[in-house]
Amino acid sequence: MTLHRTINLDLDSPLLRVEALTKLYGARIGCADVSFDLYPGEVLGIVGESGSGKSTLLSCLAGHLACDEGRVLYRNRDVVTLSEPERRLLSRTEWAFVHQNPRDGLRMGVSAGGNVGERLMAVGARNYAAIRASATDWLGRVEIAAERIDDRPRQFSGGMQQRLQIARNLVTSPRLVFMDEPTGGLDVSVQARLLDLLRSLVRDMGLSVIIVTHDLAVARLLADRLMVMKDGRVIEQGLTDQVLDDPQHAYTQLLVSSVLQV
Ligand SMILES: Nc1ncnc2c1ncn2[C@@H]1O[C@H](COP(=O)(O)OP(=O)(O)OP(=O)(O)O)[C@@H](O)[C@H]1O
Repeated sequence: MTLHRTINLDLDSPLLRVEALTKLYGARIGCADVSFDLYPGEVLGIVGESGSGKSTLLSCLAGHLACDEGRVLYRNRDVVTLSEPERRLLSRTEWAFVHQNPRDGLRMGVSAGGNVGERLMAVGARNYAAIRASATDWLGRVEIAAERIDDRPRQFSGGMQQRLQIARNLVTSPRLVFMDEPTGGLDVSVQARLLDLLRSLVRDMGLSVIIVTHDLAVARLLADRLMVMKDGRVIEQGLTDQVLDDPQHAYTQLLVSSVLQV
């Protein structure tokens, strides 16, 4: 099976098709009957208050959590039925996952350069000089000085750790990036800088992204389309400006107005 970067994408076909996805925790609904298409180069924001099912949905999509019902087709292949080695290969090559907490996405005992280089080695790179050059280049792209390449992530600030996690994830040029509250837990000024960086990387690389956030300002800045979740279900979806400027569902109206009042 070759999942690596040789295939041209059909821009008119969905990269990801999700059909009636359901995940239950016993009797409690994690997410229910979620369906959508994601096209190449699109950024989809999943918003909703705490407990609405955003993380559950993202975990099911990324294969971290087994769903109970439904299908997730990535380039027409059902990823729900992939074997574990196949899913791991996909996660290393075409997919990436940016966690809210950089500690979940970095190896804290490995140098910054090692964190980035390791991903290249995982997809077959063997030339040490080229790997180090690529890691240095990526540190620069996420605004980390080249002289910090041998430092461990724990010597970095929270914002730097998050930028390093982004470099580690993007160095292999994935097609689809899952992001779980990537700016959560950071100071407002650090958040703004990170958002700018993410926005330009997403645009420059033409990435397809599914981003979970409870922050509508983040959604506004990054997402082309939004899905609003409540009690595990999608209650509204559409273009970001449409959903935020003219919300149709009473719950979305409440979400939007509660932000505007702050
Ligand atoms: N491991 C679990 N066991 C049992 N119930 C769970 C588990 N994880 C989530 N849930 C429940 O599933 C529902 C959706 O939770 P989920 O964490 O997906 O929401 P969320 O929108 O991501 O919230 P937050 O923004 O707080 O992370 C909630 O009712 C939650 O209590």
